[in-house]
Amino acid sequence: MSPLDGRPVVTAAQMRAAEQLAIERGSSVAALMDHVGRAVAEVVRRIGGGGDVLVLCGSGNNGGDGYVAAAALKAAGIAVRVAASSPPRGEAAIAARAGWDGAVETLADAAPASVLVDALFGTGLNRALDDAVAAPLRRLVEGARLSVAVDVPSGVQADTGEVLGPVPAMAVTLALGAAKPAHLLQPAARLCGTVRVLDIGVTVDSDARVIARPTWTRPGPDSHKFNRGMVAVVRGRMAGAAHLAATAAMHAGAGYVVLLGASMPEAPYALVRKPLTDDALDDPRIGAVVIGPGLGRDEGMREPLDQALASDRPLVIDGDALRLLTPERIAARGGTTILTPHAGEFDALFGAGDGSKLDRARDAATRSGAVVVFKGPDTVIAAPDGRAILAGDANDWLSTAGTGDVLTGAIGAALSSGMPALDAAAAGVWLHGEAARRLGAAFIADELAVALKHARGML
Ligand SMILES: NC(=O)C1=CN([C@@H]2O[C@H](COP(=O)(O)OP(=O)(O)OC[C@H]3O[C@@H](n4cnc5c(N)ncnc54)[C@H](OP(=O)(O)O)[C@@H]3O)[C@@H](O)[C@H]2O)[C@@H](O)CC1
Ligand SMILES: [K+]
Repeated sequence: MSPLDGRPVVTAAQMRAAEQLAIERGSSVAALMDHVGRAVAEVVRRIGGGGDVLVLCGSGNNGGDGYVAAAALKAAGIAVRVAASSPPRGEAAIAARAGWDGAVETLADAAPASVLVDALFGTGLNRALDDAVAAPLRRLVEGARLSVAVDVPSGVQADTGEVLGPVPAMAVTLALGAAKPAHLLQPAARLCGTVRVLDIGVTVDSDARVIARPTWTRPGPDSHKFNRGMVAVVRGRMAGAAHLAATAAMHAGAGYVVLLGASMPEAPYALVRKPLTDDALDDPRIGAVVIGPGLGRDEGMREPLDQALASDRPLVIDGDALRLLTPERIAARGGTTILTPHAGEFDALFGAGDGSKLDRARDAATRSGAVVVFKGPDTVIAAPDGRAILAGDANDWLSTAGTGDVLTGAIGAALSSGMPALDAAAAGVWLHGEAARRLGAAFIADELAVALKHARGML
């Protein structure tokens, strides 16, 4: 059982393909199910505190895992009961059911136990839970001291993170073999509780991963202000937003931050202020140009945006600037570009779509040729080559003005340090999330920008 950080994220189809490969190499569905069920039982035994257990089993292989787990718990001396939504159907699940020598209660009649194991539906869920399942599931989860979902909470669509019906929140979810998008994407992720990956003896790989603590070198004896990273932030109509991004870049560890479009010195004096002259972005030491926070959407702001797009410097584009662009225009730019849209900006730029957030972010990255940070309560970072990084579990208190500007600045700092664009975007998202986690509640964006330094200090 291990934390999600850095682990592959796979769809149901990818998981089935990995399972198939394991079978071709000599394993079988029954063997995998046996492995899974025993591993689930071991975790439940460890975290269940010796309490009695009720295992809910569905008709598919998720239910099969449940029967094996129940038998293993019973063999370990735990008081365990089983209730099923309907009889098992597949060969392996039928065999697993046969391995359970106790009674099988109906969901409607089952009494709660102190530990509930939800093995009703996993990656095979194909429609919303009906009332005959949803109502007892809720009752039994509410009546339990601890609820543990096998693979995903039943009612959650594993690939998209959609929640099909009124699904109760679980305390723990044991992701089998690898994380699925639903463990990171909202609204499903919120229902998973603590997610841990359970090794099931199947090798999985994916071009999508869970965000992990970044590798971001500390200054050394050879460091100076320019080689630590120089960030140029373009100021627009709302000076405060660009100021927040610049402050964030400084506290994320950039060596030199210049605010372009301002000339009067004012605190903080470490922030260099210069006018946005025609050659302001020509300085080859600039490692990242940040444009968009508080830029303004009026025609007058097209000029600085054109200047930024025309420069060959790596670019981070956020906020208002995203409203003045098209994916084709960004793709035509060529050089390194990172876009940081929230849902509204994303829809305006790429169009509203009905795919999963992961699919939409990937599609946007392909179309724009940019790394796309599709931010929100869950954040998907996608690169044009198909790689993706998912970050879930954001602090809800981030939903306040200016925190997006802080993220843009943090990404700018990472990019200016010379990291590849996807890594820089992930490093900024990680730093931002960690700073928010440390601040707790009711913080403001100014504090978040400063708190980046504490998160940076951990690296
Ligand atoms: N991959 C691996 O390596 C391994 C995977 N394993 C496990 O297999 C799981 C996937 O198993 P799975 O494909 O059998 O699907 P699963 O989620 O059990 O449900 C499908 C059944 O439910 C039904 N059904 C669907 N929705 C419904 C609804 N709303 N309400 C009512 N019924 C509904 C549907 O039947 P239908 O009615 O559509 O004919 C079908 O019978 C995976 O999550 C993991 O736990 C391990 O055992 C071994 C290693
Ligand atoms: K489940």
